[in-house]
Amino acid sequence: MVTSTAAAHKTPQQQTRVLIVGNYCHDVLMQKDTVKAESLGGAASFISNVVNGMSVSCNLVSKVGEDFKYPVDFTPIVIPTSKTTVFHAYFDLAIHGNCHQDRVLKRVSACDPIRPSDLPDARSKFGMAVGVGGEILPETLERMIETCDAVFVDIQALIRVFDCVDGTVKLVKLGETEFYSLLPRIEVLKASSEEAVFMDVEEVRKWCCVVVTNGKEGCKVYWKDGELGIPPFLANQKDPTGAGDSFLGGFVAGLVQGLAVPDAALLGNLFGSLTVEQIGLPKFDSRLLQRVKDEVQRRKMQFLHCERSEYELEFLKPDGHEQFHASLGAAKSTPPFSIQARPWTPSNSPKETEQTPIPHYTAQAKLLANSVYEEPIQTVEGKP
Ligand SMILES: Nc1ncnc2c1ncn2[C@@H]1O[C@H](COP(=O)(O)OP(=O)(O)O)[C@@H](O)[C@H]1O
Ligand SMILES: O=P([O-])([O-])O[C@@H]1[C@@H](O)[C@H](O)[C@@H](O)[C@H](O)[C@@H]1O
Repeated sequence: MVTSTAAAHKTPQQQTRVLIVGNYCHDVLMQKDTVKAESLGGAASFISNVVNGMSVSCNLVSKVGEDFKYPVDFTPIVIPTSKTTVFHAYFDLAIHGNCHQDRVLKRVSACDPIRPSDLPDARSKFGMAVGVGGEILPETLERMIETCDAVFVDIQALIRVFDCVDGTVKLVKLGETEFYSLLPRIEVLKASSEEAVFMDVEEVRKWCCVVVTNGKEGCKVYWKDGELGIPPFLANQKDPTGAGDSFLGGFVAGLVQGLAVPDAALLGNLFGSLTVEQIGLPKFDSRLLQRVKDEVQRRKMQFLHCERSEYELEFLKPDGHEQFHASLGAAKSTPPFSIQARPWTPSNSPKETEQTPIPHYTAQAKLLANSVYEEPIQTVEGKP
């Protein structure tokens, strides 16, 4: 926990700031039985993309097979006897309406689980248990709790089960999993509104902070004795994949930099909204990132006079929260921070862009359409 005495004995310099634990995967976005896009996926890739973008130091533990096909910033553990985890996301099979399901996910192959022995011995300030394909074991989460000051968990790492015939992702009640008894020892549990119905929020909020994301509505934070809705940012949605992951990346990046929980959740909402505007793993404009970092810095300066322990989360809405929302919104909407996505072709493949590298471009989706919700079209330059 953030307040643990073991944590207090370490100076921040001795610790990795953020430890991300979850497998990279190959994502295939499908519509009407046609492949619309292929991309690097997995919560770990979306989260490290945001955390790196915000210049927060992190480390990542992930497993893949020898078939893993994307260049990444953090070398994964390669398991020769296993294949990389693959998900197919079917957008036309989704059931809209009350249950807010925007896609049906099928796990087509699964890499090995991440075991406690795969984790670094060194302490980390924030640990993120962000599996997508069942790779986080109860003992792995327990080890993270022992070696990290504060552990953030995406509920999808805990409640997913996979149909034994076709791999369709189904959710089970959190209370029926082996992870349930560990909840009092984690800091934050993040769930989408679709996943939140698989837990008793009123019970879980007694033990840890619960953040429920709700697509274009933003998110809501619940803690022991309070709750707060956090407003969204406008977005032109093309693909919802990774929004929740990027939210969690932005949220943790904000907390690591000393923001209060409501302000950090705004940063989460911002990165969620930026992510849905691109297909697959997003590429953030470096000028936009700089503006966001400047706004975060300015926000931190406003609270320099406040005495707050580095190891305590501040839940109450700080003064100037609405202004911070407006500043981030202005940063997002200022031209030329528009969509960077381009169609994938052999001529802009990794090798040929070596002379003029575009950060993260090599891990971008192979774009076969301009939106996973629409009919395929030929070109995908800029916003529609
Ligand atoms: N259409 C959208 N417009 C604006 N923000 C969005 C949109 N979709 C998602 N977001 C942002 O991303 C966050 C996570 O999205 P959500 O769809 O709830 O998660 P998940 O990807 O896990 O289903 C939301 O809380 C919100 O801040
Ligand atoms: O869209 P989201 O729920 O934030 O997260 C997604 C996972 O649900 C999915 O299993 C994975 O294949 C994607 O790459 C992404 O990580």
